[in-house]
Parts: sequence; C-alpha cells; structure tokens
Amino acid sequence: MKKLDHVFQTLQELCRRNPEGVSAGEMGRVLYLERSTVSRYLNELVKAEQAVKVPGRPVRYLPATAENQNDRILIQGGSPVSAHPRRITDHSGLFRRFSNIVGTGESLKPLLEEALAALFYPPHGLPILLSGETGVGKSYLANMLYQTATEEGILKPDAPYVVFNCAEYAQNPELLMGQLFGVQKGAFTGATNHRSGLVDRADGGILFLDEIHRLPPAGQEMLFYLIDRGMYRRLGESSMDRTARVRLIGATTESPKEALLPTLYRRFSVKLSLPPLRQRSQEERASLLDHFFHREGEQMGVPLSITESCRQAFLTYDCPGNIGQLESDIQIACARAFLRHLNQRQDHVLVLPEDLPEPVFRALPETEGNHPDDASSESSSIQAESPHPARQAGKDVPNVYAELTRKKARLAQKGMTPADMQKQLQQVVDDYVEDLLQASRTQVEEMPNKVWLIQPELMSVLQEEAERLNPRLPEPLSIYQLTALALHIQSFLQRPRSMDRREHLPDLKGVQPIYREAAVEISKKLKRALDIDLPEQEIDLTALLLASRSRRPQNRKRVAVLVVTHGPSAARSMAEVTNSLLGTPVIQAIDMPLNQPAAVTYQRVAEMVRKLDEGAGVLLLVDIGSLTTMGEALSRDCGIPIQTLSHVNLPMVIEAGRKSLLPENDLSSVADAARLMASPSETAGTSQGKIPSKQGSKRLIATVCLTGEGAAVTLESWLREHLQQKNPDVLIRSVRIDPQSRSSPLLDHLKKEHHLIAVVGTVEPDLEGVPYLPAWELLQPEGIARLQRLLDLSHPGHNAKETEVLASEELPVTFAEIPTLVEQGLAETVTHLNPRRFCRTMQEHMPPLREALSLDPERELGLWMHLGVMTDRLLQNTLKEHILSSETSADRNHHERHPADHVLHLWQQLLLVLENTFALRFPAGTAQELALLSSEKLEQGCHEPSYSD
Ligand SMILES: Nc1ncnc2c1ncn2[C@@H]1O[C@H](COP(=O)(O)OP(=O)(O)OP(=O)(O)O)[C@@H](O)[C@H]1O
Repeated sequence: MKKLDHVFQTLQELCRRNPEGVSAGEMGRVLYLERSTVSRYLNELVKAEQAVKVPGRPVRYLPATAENQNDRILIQGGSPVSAHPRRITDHSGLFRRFSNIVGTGESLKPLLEEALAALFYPPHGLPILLSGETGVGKSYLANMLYQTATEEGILKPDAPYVVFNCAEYAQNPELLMGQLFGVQKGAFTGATNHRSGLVDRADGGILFLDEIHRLPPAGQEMLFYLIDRGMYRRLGESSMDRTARVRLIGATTESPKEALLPTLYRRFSVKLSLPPLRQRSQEERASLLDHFFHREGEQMGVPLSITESCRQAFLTYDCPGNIGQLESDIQIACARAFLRHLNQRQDHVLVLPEDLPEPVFRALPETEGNHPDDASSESSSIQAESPHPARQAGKDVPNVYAELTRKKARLAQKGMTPADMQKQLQQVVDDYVEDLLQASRTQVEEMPNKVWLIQPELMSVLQEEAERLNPRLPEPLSIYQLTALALHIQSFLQRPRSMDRREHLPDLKGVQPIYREAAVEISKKLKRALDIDLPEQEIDLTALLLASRSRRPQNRKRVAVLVVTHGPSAARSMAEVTNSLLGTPVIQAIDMPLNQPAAVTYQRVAEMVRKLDEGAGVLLLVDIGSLTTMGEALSRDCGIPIQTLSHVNLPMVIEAGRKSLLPENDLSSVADAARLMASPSETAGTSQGKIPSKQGSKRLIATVCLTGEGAAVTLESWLREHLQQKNPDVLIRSVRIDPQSRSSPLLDHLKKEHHLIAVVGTVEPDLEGVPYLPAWELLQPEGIARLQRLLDLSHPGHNAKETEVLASEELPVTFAEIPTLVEQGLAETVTHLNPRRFCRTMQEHMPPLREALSLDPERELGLWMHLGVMTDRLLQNTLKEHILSSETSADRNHHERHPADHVLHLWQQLLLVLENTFALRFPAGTAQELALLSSEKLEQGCHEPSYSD
C-alpha cells in the first residue's frame, strides 16, 4: 500500500473513534513517523479533497465527507468552523419532551439541540460535557436527556441511568476508582471479593459523572480509554479487557479546559456551558418562578398565591446558587406560608414577606418596612433544614441557632427567669455538642466514606490552639470538644451566610470570661492560619462549646497508638496519612534510623510510651527486627500495658487509629481490629510482645527497585496475588536499593532473619547467594516457572545446591524484544498506565539515550520497567513528590555526583515526552536520578551495611 493511502486509512480509523479529528503529532505517534512527515502527507490529502483541516491548536484533520466539505469551504473563506457534530438539525418533535424544562425556547435551545445531536449520533452517541455554576441545571438536563433517549427508543426502556458524584470520594482515589470501575479481589487489603463498578452497571445506558473534574488523573485516563475503546479494567486487574457500552455525560462547575486532563477534555466532542441565572432573561426567570410555584401549589393541594412585592423580590434578588437556590428559596417560602395556613386554619396559602428567606427578603422594596429579624420562630424551624443541595461536609450538622431560637421563644412564653433561661439554653448547646460528637463518632465508624468530614488543616489548628490554651483552662479541652468545634465551624462555613442570620443567638453572657477569651484567641488564629472569619456570635458560640461539659464519660481513657519503623520516614508518613484521614492527631510515630543502636531506640520508644499512655495502654505497631520483641520489656519497665503488632501497614494504622478514638475500645479490641487489617502472610506477627516462632525459618521473596515505592510495591502485590494462595507461608517484602552501591541494609537484614528465596525487581542488588529475577523475566511464563521451582526447592528437605544452580539461569534478551517484554511485564503490574502507549513512546524516544549511554539490553529493559512503573504510580497520584525528594536527598553520595550534561538533557527530553503523552509531571530531580543511574558502572561492595537492630 502506498504511504499516502496508509496515512489516509489510519486517519479514517482514528477519526472513527475521535470525531473531533486528529493532529499530525498524534498520527505520527501511531504511524511511528515524524510529525512534519505526517503533516506533509495530511496536507496532500487535504489538497486531494480527501481530508479537511479543523483550525485550532493543534490543527486537526478529518476525512472529508459531504458535510464537512462545506466546512472546508468555510475554512478557506477564513471563518472558524465548529468541530462539534451538528448532524441532527431538526429536533422539533423532541423539544416537546422538554416542555417542562424552562428555557427551551430561549437560553437552552441551542444547547439542547447540540446535546440531542450528540445523544443521537450513530452508532452509540457522543460523550457530552456539561459545565456551569452550581445549580444551573446540569444534573437536570442530563436526566432529561436520559428520559428522551429511553422514550425515543435510542436506549432500551429499562436502560440504566447511573449517577455518580466524583466529589464524594475525591479524597480517596482508590475508593473512587473502585466505585467507578469495580474491584478485583485482592486489589488492596480488604478487597475480599470481586466487585463490579458503576461502569459495569451503566452498560447499555447512560453514566452521568457529576463533578467529573474531581476524578484523579488516573481515573480520567481510564475514562478516556473507556470512551475511546469501550474498554476498561477493574482496580487490581492488569489488562483492559472488560467492555462496556456506556453513553457518558460529565458535568463540572469548574472551567473544564483547566480542570480536566487535556486528553479527556478533547475527547468530549460536545461541550455545553449552561448559563447562570443572572444571564437569563427576566421572562425566563419569571417562567422558572411560575414553574416552581405551580409545582408547590400542586403538592399542597390548596390554592397558593404570592403578594406582588414578594414575587418582585423573587424576580430580582441576587441568587448565586442559581436555579437550585431559587427553587429551594421558593420551597422555604411556601413551606412557611403553608405552616401558617395550618396554624391559622386559612382556606388558602398566601406567601407573605415574613415567609421569605433572607436574601429574597432583602430584595423587597424598601416601603415594605420589613426586616429579616422580625421573622417568626415557627418559620425559622423550616429554614433550619438546609434545603439547598449545597451539601458536602457539614450538611448533616444540626442548626443550633434554629434550636436556640425555638427554645428561647418557648421558655419566654412560660415566663422563665433569665437565669433559668440561661441554664436551659446552655443545655441546648450541650445537646448540640453531643449531637456533634455523635456525628463525629458516626463519621469515624463509617470510614472511609465519611470520615473526611473534618478538614485536617482546621483540626490541626484547633489542636495546636488547644495545647496552648489548656494550661489556662479549668479543664483541658477534650478531643470531642475540638471535634465538635471543627464540625460546627465547617457547617458554618458551608451553610449559605444568609441561613443563620435570621436566628439570633440568645444572650450568652453567662459563659465564663476565660472561655470567651479562649474563643477570641481561637478565632484570631483561625483568621491568621486559614483566613476564616468568625462573626461575633460564632465566637460566643465557640466559647459555649469550649465551656460545655459533655455528658459522655470524659474520664474514660483512650488507647494510645505508636508506630515505630526503620528508615527515614515510613512511620511518620503512615501517621500523617492516618491523622489527616481521621482529622485528629491520633497516631504518634517514631522513625528509627537504620544504624541507630537498639538501646537508643528502646529509650526513645519508652519515653514516648510513658508520655502517650492515658491509662488504657499502648498499641505498638512496628515493622521488623528487635522492635517486635520490645513490647514485653517495655511493658515491664514502664508498668504500662502494651501490645505489639509487627509488619505494620497503612490499613493497620488507620484501623488502630479509628478504633482508638473511641474510649469504649480497650487495648485488646484496638489490637484485634488492627490485626485483621494485616496482610495474610503477616498476621502471624506478634502480640503481647511475643513472636510465635523463629522468623528466620520463614521463606521470603524481596521485591526491589530504586525507590522501594514504585516497581517494588507493584511487584509485591502482584506476587501476593499470584503466589500466596499456594505458598501462604512465604513473606513478600518490598525494599529500596541504593542506586549507587546497589546495596540495602534492610535486604541484608532480611537475608539474615529469613530464608531469602529470591530477589525480584528492576535493579539487581549487590547480594551474594540469592537468585535475582529481573521483573520482566518474572512476568514471562519461564520466569514464573523458575520462581516456582525456587519455591519448591526451598521447601525444607531440598538441598541448597539446586537453588544455587537455578540462580545462575538467565534468559537472554535483545533490544528488539524489549518493547514486547516490557509491555507484557507492565500489563501484569500496572493499573493506570497504558503499557502499549508507554512502550511506543519509549521505542520512539529511547534510541538517542541507548546510543549515548551504550546501554546493554538488560540494563535498558530495567530502565523501561522502572520508568513504566513510576509513570503508572504518578498516574495513580500515589508517588508523592516528597517521597522521591526525601529519598534522593537522603542519598547524599548520590547528590554529590553529577551526570554528564548531554545525558541529563536526553533524559529531560524523554520525561517531557512522557509528561505530554500522559499529562503528568515527574517530580523534580527525576531526570537527574535517571541520568546518574543509567550512566553509572556497577560498583560493587562500596557500601558497608550498618544495620544494628
Ligand atoms: N431549566 C430548568 N427547568 C426546571 N427546573 C430546573 C431547570 N434547571 C434546573 N432546574 C432545577 O434546579 C435544581 C438545580 O439543578 P441541578 O441540580 O441540575 O443543577 P446542577 O447544575 O447540576 O448543580 P450542581 O453543580 O450543584 O450539582 C434542580 O432541582 C432542578 O429541578
């Protein structure tokens, strides 16, 4: 086939999946040709009227059709052309279906036209992206489109309509991805069953993703793949071979171009921006008003009317929450009027100024002489429920103002003395605190979906302030009070300002001045640290919260949890993650330098244990070595009950933290809960400071890479999944290898303590007598067979010589095999990266580096794998910059060396290509690290292990 024909055919294929057209660069990547070469061919096709150009950056190309030929003429005439499909132009019949959407004759008409065109576009519709401020009607429109699709027979009548708000799980990308794409058993600790996701449920129907910009980059990448190929994979699966035919509608309140990955953004062929209420005409606003009043009236079943001034106020007031707010403000006004109708036994419902929510009320003509504060207490009780789905954290928190106002009115009716009234109102606040505490308990118990309620920054400011203020207060502030305060402040911040102003806080002067002062100091700190402005009455309420005594037993002590691990930051980072998840510093951590003498460690841990114990004992979560046996001696020396769990992992820390927050949990129940989260091979850990058997007898496979966080962790979970069922006794442990010396004190230590059967990874460590399997080899059938043989032979009874023989078996590899091997290898290990795309990019851009560095195939293959896994981890957003930077800076020798400029430059170029291809950013220093790693000669034995545990 002629090259030009080949280019044309490829263009047709690509544009079938991407009706917006493709750029010369994209084509070049697929055809393995230079962009400029492809561009030449494409322009020839344009000249031959086989293709058309879509102006923009980059210029895109489409195969010519009768329809877009006209566009081409337009382009030639100099006017821009829309790349949006407008193939269906007559929807007049369908518009009837939208009769209950106000605006179809005005602001929404062109949008609906385009949305319908996309929905009907053969064969399976086009993805639609809706953007606009909150409350403009994105969800509403999506729902209408679904109804139309089912009624028009585009979708089956029972086709699913699945709605998912990505913001709900945004703080936990793993959970979010699991919800959306499903989970493969064993994908992470706790994933005990296969679980299908929403994509699966939406198969054959519509998936509506609200707040789509909250999807992590990896999720956006997967979604792109789903739109592009109709294929996806569950979390924990290695290949994208699940299929789903889903019509996607995404919605976002952000500017989509900035908030979405460019790849995903471009993939939405139809992007519709819904106008805010303030940009809609008066007629349209009036129609909306009539529409909502009419609906309320129907629901009441009683004649409903509104005074003209109120109607004017609804038509003119500032309504930042758009149609959603207008709707809920109308509901509030109607509900208040309806309540009055019930109390006064009127035969109709009339909406009066006193019924209006505050922002509407303020828009009344001055002559009304009304003031929001004149509102009756009954009406405010309706307002107490947040009507607007402005939602998120804080929406479940009760409204103390409404309750105080109600109570005050009732007490005043009874003629209560001011002093008694003050006591009663204090009780209301105490109850409110209790409600908040109960809410926080529930949040914690319902982890992980809801625990995010408390923002870590807020909690940590409050915690800091409490520590500072406690010595001055009659009793230290409890964690419950702080939690309650955090919840209250959050709910205050999230509630529209107007909501609280009508309910005035009663006179709270009875509170001791010391608490008032403390509240003022807290409010100043909040202003300084977080720019939170607490109005005067909030400060009063804060003072009451600080002064209130919770009826919950305050004297019950909590179990303390201390994490101690080897290495520069593992313990601290697990504690940080947990504390931020739980919103309170519940976990303490000690990072133990590898060369720190055991006696010093013991001393530090003992000091910390004494400091932390509240009387309920301490749970020690440790990794390995002498730490696992320390508990018993510590318990004796400090006279404090201690339980120890070894092989600590993040789920264990989170679970321990969660359980320890509740004083009703004693040491054993906290330890038991955490133990359940341990990896299966590690549950045989320790308890009560005892190890059950000599750990040296345990078989172990170490997975290694240069960070100990990337390929090593991925391989670790792969091995767990594939080997541990048959070999449940085998421990698997990820380890970081020093890039320069290729040694690892931890690996040496593991070798001493265990029967180290094999090391698997992307960099061969300097370790004698242990077979090394490169990652790519492991993922070949031969590699698995070899590891299996090692496992068989390492069973007691086999002699070691056979194992050594196996150690020297190596499969040869050639440059030509690298892409296939790496693609297979990555397909087995990565979760978010498209291995084929990665390998294509590497294949294209690696040759200059290969030449400059005279790499051998083995070495190059290791670098591909390393980079592939790293890219995947970045896509998952789990490889945080600080992990890399702390590791790199910890490695001083490494830093003192400088790679050759041209090598550094070549790596920078390659990373740039990967960044553009996968829309991500590599951490600073990555090019430097790769340059050093790839140019160094293997240096043997220059690092003396100094592990003294
Ligand atoms: N054109 C319309 N006609 C009638 N009702 C509408 C219209 N647009 C929106 N609404 C109503 O307004 C409310 C808010 O709309 P919707 O929830 O769809 O907004 P949204 O843009 O998705 O908001 P958010 O971004 O906050 O989710 C809905 O309850 C819906 O009933």
